[in-house]
Amino acid sequence: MPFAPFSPFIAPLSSRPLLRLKEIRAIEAVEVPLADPPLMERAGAAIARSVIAHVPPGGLVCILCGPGNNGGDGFVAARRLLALGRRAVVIGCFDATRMEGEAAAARAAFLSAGGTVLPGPEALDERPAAIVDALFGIGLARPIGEPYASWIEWGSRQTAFKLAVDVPSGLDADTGRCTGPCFEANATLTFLADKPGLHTLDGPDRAGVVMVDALGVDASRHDLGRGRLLGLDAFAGHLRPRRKNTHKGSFGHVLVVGGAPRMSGAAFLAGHAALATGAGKVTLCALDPNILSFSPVHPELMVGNAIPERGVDVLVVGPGLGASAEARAQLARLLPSSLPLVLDADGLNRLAVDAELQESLRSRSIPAILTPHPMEAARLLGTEVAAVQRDRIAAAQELAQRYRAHVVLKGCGSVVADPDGAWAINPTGNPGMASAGMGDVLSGLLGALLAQGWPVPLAARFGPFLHGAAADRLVAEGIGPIGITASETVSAARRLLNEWSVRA
Ligand SMILES: NC(=O)C1=CN([C@@H]2O[C@H](COP(=O)(O)OP(=O)(O)OC[C@H]3O[C@@H](n4cnc5c(N)ncnc54)[C@H](O)[C@@H]3O)[C@@H](O)[C@H]2O)[C@@H](O)CC1
Ligand SMILES: [K+]
Repeated sequence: MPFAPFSPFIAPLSSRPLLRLKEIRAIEAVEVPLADPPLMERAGAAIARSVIAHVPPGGLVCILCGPGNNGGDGFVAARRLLALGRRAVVIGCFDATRMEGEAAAARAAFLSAGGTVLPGPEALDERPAAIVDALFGIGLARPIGEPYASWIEWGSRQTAFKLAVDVPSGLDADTGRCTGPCFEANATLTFLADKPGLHTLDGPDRAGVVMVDALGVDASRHDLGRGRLLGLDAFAGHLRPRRKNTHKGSFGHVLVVGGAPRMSGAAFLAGHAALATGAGKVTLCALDPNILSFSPVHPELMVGNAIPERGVDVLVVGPGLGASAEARAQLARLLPSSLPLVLDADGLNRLAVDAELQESLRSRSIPAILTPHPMEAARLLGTEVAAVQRDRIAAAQELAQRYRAHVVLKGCGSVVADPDGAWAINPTGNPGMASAGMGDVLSGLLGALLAQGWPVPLAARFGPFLHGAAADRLVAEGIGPIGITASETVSAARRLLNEWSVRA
């Protein structure tokens, strides 16, 4: 059994733009004709540098080259590696007469430099130390067939350093979807700017560590679109140490509404998460008439069956709310309120089937935060889960516009979308979060941020960022990903929040 040391925990520090295909293509259209040296030359040099940094001299580098410019990048890298005294071969069996422009020139230059192109992995007579996947990048136009499919499968299986060029072949750079065979890399070196598909859905499993090389292009001179990959720097302005001269009223009063019979745990989890991440006071209004009047585990939570007449600052509605007429009545009463609102779970399911509630959500003076998982998102959009997952960013944006709300579409690479069209992907979190109660914790945490005065769009981003980072911290400590519980993420989130707030 290989020894897997626990890695130290470092949350992603810097946020950066995420560009979809149309924005990348627009940059290429302007920059490719201007660039000297050409961008493909720069890309090849960057790949060669990355390989050299990861592979000891003497190891064979096997570069899988496709028929387009992604393959061209691979040929340049192969030529440069040879020039640097490294051992590199290309695998590529396409008809060279059909290669065009720069890619064809890159292939010719590699051959002139004495390079070898093999027709398939079976022609190798030793195990490569590195595989570079330069088959398809952002020009992938259809599911991948033979021989490339077999090469991808073979390359992904190797115990070598596996580097994907721009995008793992087979992965959709916009959506993170694999429609067929897809390379599984340890690292992806992506060019010009980062791409959303590397960070959501299948992207994180396929891309490994993502490194961005701008190829010397100042992308900020172009339209960068409205997407960001979240990093801690995005929140620095709000992560401050607390002033000494404060009282519990300074940090807001969160009301959690939910906890129908047999579902009170969800409301307790949300309430505890809100308290532990800084809300001044938390009251649970449970629909279960037999709920205990206090929680023996968390006696600081105020528990009852009534909504307080006054003094509440933030509403968290939905954890364990159920589908009863009373649940509907609570929603009808609370949605029009002018308080910041987080709506989750049964609150969303009820909303999905009730046009009147939808209208009152849309008309709110402060847009709510909705936190659907893909199934809830599908209900809200009147579609199938598969349609949501086909393009998570588009689905989150459509929800945000349709419901005039900030949307956190949960899942691998949670997508946050605002009603004005801005969006972000959260890079934190791990499969340990695929367990019961995590959604309730996120709702409570969002409630706490709102109660402490975070602006709604920023809270919608920091909530999933903090929650995912808490789970990542647990994994780094050797707790998880298997078996992380929602309650454990609450304590880890509290520790991180305090660390980050002191340092800021
Ligand atoms: N335009 C440029 O000058 C630059 C391009 N760059 C690289 O070029 C890539 C984009 O190049 P391209 O637009 O040529 O696209 P790709 O090289 O990603 O793929 C396009 C080629 O693959 C074929 N193809 C697409 N899907 C296929 C499939 N499923 N099965 C078989 N063949 C398929 C197309 O017919 C075309 O020949 C980027 O990902 C990046 O790696 C970088 O070098 C930066 C500069
Ligand atoms: K690739």
